[in-house]
Amino acid sequence: MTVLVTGGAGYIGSHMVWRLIDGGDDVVVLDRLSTGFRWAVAPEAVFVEGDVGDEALVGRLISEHGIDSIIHFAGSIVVPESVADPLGYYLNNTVKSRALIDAAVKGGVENFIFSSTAAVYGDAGTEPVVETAPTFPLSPYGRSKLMTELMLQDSAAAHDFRYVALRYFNVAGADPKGRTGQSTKGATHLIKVASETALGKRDKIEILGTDYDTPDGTCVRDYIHVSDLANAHADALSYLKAGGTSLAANCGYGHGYSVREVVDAVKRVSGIDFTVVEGPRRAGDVPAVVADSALARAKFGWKPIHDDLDACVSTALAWEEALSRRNQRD
Ligand SMILES: NC(=O)c1ccc[n+]([C@@H]2O[C@H](COP(=O)([O-])OP(=O)(O)OC[C@H]3O[C@@H](n4cnc5c(N)ncnc54)[C@H](O)[C@@H]3O)[C@@H](O)[C@H]2O)c1
Ligand SMILES: O=c1ccn([C@@H]2O[C@H](COP(=O)(O)OP(=O)(O)O[C@H]3O[C@H](CO)[C@@H](O)[C@H](O)[C@H]3O)[C@@H](O)[C@H]2O)c(=O)[nH]1
Repeated sequence: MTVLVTGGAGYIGSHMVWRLIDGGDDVVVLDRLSTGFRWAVAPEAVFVEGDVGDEALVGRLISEHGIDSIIHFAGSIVVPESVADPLGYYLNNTVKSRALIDAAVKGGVENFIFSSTAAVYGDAGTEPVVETAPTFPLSPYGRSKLMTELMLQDSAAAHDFRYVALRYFNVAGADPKGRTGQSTKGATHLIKVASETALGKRDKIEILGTDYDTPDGTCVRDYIHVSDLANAHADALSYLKAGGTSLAANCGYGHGYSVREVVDAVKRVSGIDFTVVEGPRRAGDVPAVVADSALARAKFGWKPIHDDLDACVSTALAWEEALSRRNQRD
């Protein structure tokens, strides 16, 4: 049987494809290459360029490749962009996920893993948040993902179909073997932006908001290494295949770092004292959100092995250097 990975040419999806290939699975990637890269897809995977909203295409892939599981990463991911373009986010993240779930149900795909987000909680504070906490997303991005969770819940109740929605906290770092990393053009993610600044690709980094009600006035997030996140998907897939029931589970480490702490970590690990300026708050940002991940550990035996901010930053910097070499070659 084969796993369909949507968004497999993107940052997290490309790590997942390697994780599946390393585990001996057959993989088909569906990606429209809006923010992903064809070269980021492991050569062992079948690559199909197309849109997850194309139900006929997905239906064909399911039957032609004998797909029994879908891991759905494809989507639009930038919180402030979702504030500026809410309908674009509801289309790509909610409407097209509906089409994909429909194709999965009609095609008899039983296992579905969805990239959800800590953004579904809204401002949860600096104490670890559990999955049963109220969901009050503060951005269209968070709402677009929460709506997809609700569609999955209703579809699982009505059909022979089970899902795990993994609520990722802030994903960072790169494959320790250097095979892939975050390559997004014009990235807005903190560790990526700070790594680019350390390597001189930007002349400064701006801290977006210093007047939050947090210990040092900057936002607090729980940064999870992308390889631990890929392992969580593999564990969740084994859980579903063993008959596990549908659920939503947090993926994070349970420690929050402020923006200032992250910037300091990038300076420490790179050994470069780059320029940092302070600016206003960014639209859609929540002050703090940190994961309680006891459920993922208990339900699918997830055991993170990269829980170390400096190690996360170090792989992000190594990938940034590899990207510079690639760009010089191309
Ligand atoms: N990066 C994070 O910190 C983070 C945190 C929480 C959740 N997520 C979720 O994880 C998923 C992957 O995020 P990422 O960081 O790898 O982003 P990314 O932009 O690198 O990857 C997304 C991929 O999906 C593809 N894509 C987008 N819309 C598509 C469509 N309609 N049809 C086919 N392909 C499409 C893009 O080309 C890209 O390759 C997203 O759903 C995102 O919301 C990410
Ligand atoms: O140049 C920068 C970039 C970011 N930040 C701040 O750093 C924090 C983290 O921002 P970012 O790395 O952009 O992540 P989030 O906005 O928290 O969102 C990420 O993490 C969410 C889960 O928490 C996911 O759902 C989203 O897809 C993903 O983009 C925020 O306070 C930003 O304001 C800065 O101060 N300067």
